[in-house]
Amino acid sequence: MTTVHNLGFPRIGAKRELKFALESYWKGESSRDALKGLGAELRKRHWDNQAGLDLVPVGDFAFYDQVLDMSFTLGNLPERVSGFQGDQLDNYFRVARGRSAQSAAEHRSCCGGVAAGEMTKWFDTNYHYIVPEFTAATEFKLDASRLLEQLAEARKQGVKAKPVIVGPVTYLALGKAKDDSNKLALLPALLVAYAQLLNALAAQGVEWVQVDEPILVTELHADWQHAFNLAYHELKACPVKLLVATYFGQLQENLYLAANLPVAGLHIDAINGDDDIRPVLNLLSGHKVLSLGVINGRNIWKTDLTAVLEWLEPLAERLGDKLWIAPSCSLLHVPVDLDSEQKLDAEITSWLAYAVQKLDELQVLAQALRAGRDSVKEALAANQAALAARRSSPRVNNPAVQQAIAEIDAGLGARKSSYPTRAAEQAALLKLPAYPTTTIGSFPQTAEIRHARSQFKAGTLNEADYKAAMQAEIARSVHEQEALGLDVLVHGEAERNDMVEYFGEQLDGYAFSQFGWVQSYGSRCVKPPILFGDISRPRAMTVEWISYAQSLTSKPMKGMLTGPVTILNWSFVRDDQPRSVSCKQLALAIRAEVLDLEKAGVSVIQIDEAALREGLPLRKAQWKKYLDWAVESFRITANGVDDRTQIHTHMCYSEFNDIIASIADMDADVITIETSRSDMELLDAFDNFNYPNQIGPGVYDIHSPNIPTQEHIEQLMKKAAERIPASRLWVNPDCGLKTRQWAEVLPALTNMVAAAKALRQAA
Ligand SMILES: Nc1nc2c(c(=O)[nH]1)N[C@@H](CNc1ccc(C(=O)N[C@@H](CCC(=O)N[C@@H](CCC(=O)N[C@@H](CCC(=O)O)C(=O)O)C(=O)O)C(=O)O)cc1)CN2
Ligand code: MET
Ligand SMILES: [Zn+2]
Repeated sequence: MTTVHNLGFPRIGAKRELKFALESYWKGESSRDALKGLGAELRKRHWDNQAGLDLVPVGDFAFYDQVLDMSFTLGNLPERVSGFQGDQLDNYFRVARGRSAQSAAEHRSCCGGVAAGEMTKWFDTNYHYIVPEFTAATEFKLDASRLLEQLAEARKQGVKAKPVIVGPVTYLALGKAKDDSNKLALLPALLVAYAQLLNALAAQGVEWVQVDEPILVTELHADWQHAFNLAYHELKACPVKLLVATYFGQLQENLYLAANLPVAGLHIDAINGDDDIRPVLNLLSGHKVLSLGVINGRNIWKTDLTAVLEWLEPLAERLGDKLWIAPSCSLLHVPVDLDSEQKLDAEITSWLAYAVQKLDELQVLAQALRAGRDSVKEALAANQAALAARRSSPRVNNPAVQQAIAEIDAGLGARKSSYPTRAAEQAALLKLPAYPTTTIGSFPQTAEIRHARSQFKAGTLNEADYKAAMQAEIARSVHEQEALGLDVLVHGEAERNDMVEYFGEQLDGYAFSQFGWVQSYGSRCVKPPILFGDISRPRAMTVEWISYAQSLTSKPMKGMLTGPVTILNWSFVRDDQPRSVSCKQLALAIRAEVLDLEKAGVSVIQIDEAALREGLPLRKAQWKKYLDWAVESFRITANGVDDRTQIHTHMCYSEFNDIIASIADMDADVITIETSRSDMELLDAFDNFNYPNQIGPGVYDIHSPNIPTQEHIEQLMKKAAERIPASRLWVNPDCGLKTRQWAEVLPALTNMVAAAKALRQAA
């Protein structure tokens, strides 16, 4: 009989209960016990949601991040927090969020400020984890209490528990050696802690442990492949069965390695890695469990259950009780429950499945495998009907858009003149000083702004009053920027809930949900809009707001747009056409907005491509294809403008070495990037490539509440000028300021502007 299980459940809560509880605790408005109680309540509710599965994940809950949980379990804390005397949970948040010296002083805490742990993307998702830190001196010391407590909790509730942990090789591979030592040297010590952990679980009578090793779907160096063998031969002695879980892609050349690890089972992603299934069947020895991820854990569409059964039934026949089925990956990356939605269009709702519904689908499949398709006849018929309706819906297909895509030619993506000609014309028009200063777009999204928007959406604030409230915020940011003496201003993005969702809400072919929240990091969530049909732009989306902002100042006002690749990568996208086609449709829509802004007299337009790099496939072999259509989409969006219009783009990451040629190919007049934390060393990529256009290397980290000093900013810019000619440098923060407070933003930007003025004088 097929076993049905789940790899992980979203923890934020259907109504983002965890987010609100965390933020209230951090603000000192509620107690630690209240927060812990809410955690227990969420775990209980989520296990209830998974009732009916044969095995339910335990340990997938985290107050901030599952990788950080693993660091605490392994006793691998950064040196800077090791002296902390207070509560363990508070120390956990110190690693996650850092603590400013100022706030430490205000709270009379024993220690000064601590830097937050670095955050980075979890594989190719929009989820961010806290990077484990290693040095040659790192020691591990098991603290299994979190897992053991949650295990006991689950059992009390009658849950058939399967503890979930990040596997040792993935944990090591994702961490960072702070002293450039070889991380792999730590493997033996790490394995001791893992073995203790597995033994502790075994002592509680645990049968199966899920060990997540998604690093197996990436290209692995020989020593890392070797590390896998070493690790699992070492852990073989522990008296628990290990299910090594891989997801997000194909195992390919690592398939032999994965299939031959001395463990009891292997989970593979049968959505993104379906080419692996046939070879794995031949490689996997008969006593091992093969878990297939047959429901997509990365999107919100209903699964074609009949199509899955077509290929799954023969496998079930062949594998018998060695076949397990599950979602492709943890359901962390999808929203919780479709039944929460009250306003989503009924037709579109009928095409969707969130986490709870995906588990229902899994149960239908299991039932069909166990008792035949007839036993779930109605469910299968309803599923077929929904899919057929989606396929033929006139709302999905728009012939005019398809026609426009067919007519795209190379001319569409080319500027009229080359960069030097444009730069001269733009300089004559804009008359900017050396080291021009600007910001990346957003100013603080205050509680008042969010409250006004939530009232507007609820219908308790009318449109005119909402508009007036947002205009007042825009006016406030324009005045602050003028007072600060910035050179190129922004309107501040007050009217935007999110840089992607805002555009999704206004484009045809998109639906947006009320409760489709997905955790991005810690308490921060995003609500990816749902791209379901051909995309078009019924009307201008930003022109009125930008024109209003421009009317308040004689300084240049940057028009602010999100680019097609980023909109695509941060949306739930269609599974019925290639991503590249959806991207080009978005490109044409945003291009029209660019041209409307230009027509309205906006002479600087920024097109954010914050997610261009993270869209890179996990395997390098597929990079070129992606970069080709991504860059073409950007060019189509940006390059229809006149030579005098200055195009900016922004990317909030810094590792450009691999993709610098594509970045140059985008041909933006100015690119602003994140560099402050790397001490400008990441500009080397631009330097080595002789990147020809202008660059604004970020001079301060917006993730931190710390205020950068003028001196530090000057120093960074001097380092930048060693790499890029000063005449092509801008001065700006690393990214937008929406998560900061005005009290932090004003002194930081004051110092930034002062630094730019000092640099001009010195020049
Ligand atoms: N899509 C996307 N992906 C991204 C980023 C990004 O900006 N967008 N940035 C990086 C990740 N960084 C992030 C930084 C901040 C937030 C963030 O602040 N998210 C907000 C939600 C933003 C939002 O949609 N806000 C809405 C809803 C606000 C809200 O929660 N309102 C309350 C009501 C408040 C009230 O009445 O007072 C409610 O609905 O209950 C709005 O402004 O309209 C949050 O979690 O709090 C998310 C990701 C990478 N990936
Ligand atoms: N314009 C956007 C902002 O400032 C760019 C953010 S990139 C995540 O918020
Ligand atoms: Zn950014």
